[in-house]
Amino acid sequence: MITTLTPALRARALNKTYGAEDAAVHPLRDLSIEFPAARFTAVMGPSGSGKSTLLHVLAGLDTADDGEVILSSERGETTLTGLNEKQLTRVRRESIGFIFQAYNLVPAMTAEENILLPTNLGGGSVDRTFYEQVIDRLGLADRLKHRPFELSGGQQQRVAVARALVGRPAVIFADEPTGNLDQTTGAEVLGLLRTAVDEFAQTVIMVTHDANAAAQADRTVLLADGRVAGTLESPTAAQLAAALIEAGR
Ligand SMILES: Nc1ncnc2c1ncn2[C@@H]1O[C@H](COP(=O)(O)OP(=O)(O)OP(=O)(O)O)[C@@H](O)[C@H]1O
Repeated sequence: MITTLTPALRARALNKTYGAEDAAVHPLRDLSIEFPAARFTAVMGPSGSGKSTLLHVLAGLDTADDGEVILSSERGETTLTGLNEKQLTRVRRESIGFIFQAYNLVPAMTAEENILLPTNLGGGSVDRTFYEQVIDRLGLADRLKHRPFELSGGQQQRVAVARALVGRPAVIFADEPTGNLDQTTGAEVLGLLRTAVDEFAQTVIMVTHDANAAAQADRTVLLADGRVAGTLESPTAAQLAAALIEAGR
């Protein structure tokens, strides 16, 4: 059984370097971290501190030079580092949801088809009541037949959020999920991520620059220069803002 004490995801000694010698950049430096199951963790840090790189490596979308990423879910324990592309695709489809800045919607499909795509590909079925709740709270009911090019940036973002949520994957990764949204819709998205954690025991890992958004999470991990600079449990937005300034020094 997966309990909140079990880490949903753990990474050990991740290193990643771009370039060589004087031009070398180290977005991950011997970074080890655990993300508890059924908790909402925010990842913050100065620009260039390695947040997006870490998220991509944890999600199996990018590889580290060395180190290990282990995913634990009801399906068991999987070491992502070491899987081939086909195996990784399967794990991502079954266990991981993505809300990324580039929404990666399929242009030829309607909003509804995009939202249901991961579930359909995985051969699963959607809980209609939950689906309708998500659509309603994201204000997408009258946009379901539209294709991405007929939607605003914010609406495309909401479609990507719905797509990540409806199949109830074990872990949801979100990279600046409120970045393009007005305050009200941003609050709805954060509320849905909380619902995913509180009601459906999903694990959410969210990169954000917004201290108010991070304050909605259970805990915040601070990155600085490719390393974990600290972890704050239930911080306020003011505490986060102060910690960020400190991490940037
Ligand atoms: N494909 C790449 N090639 C070379 N350098 C890269 C590449 N991707 C990222 N980097 C560098 O790695 C470092 C970390 O980048 P990353 O995007 O992970 O930071 P971040 O904390 O998410 O930044 P931001 O808050 O600005 O989005 C940066 O210095 C960046 O320029």
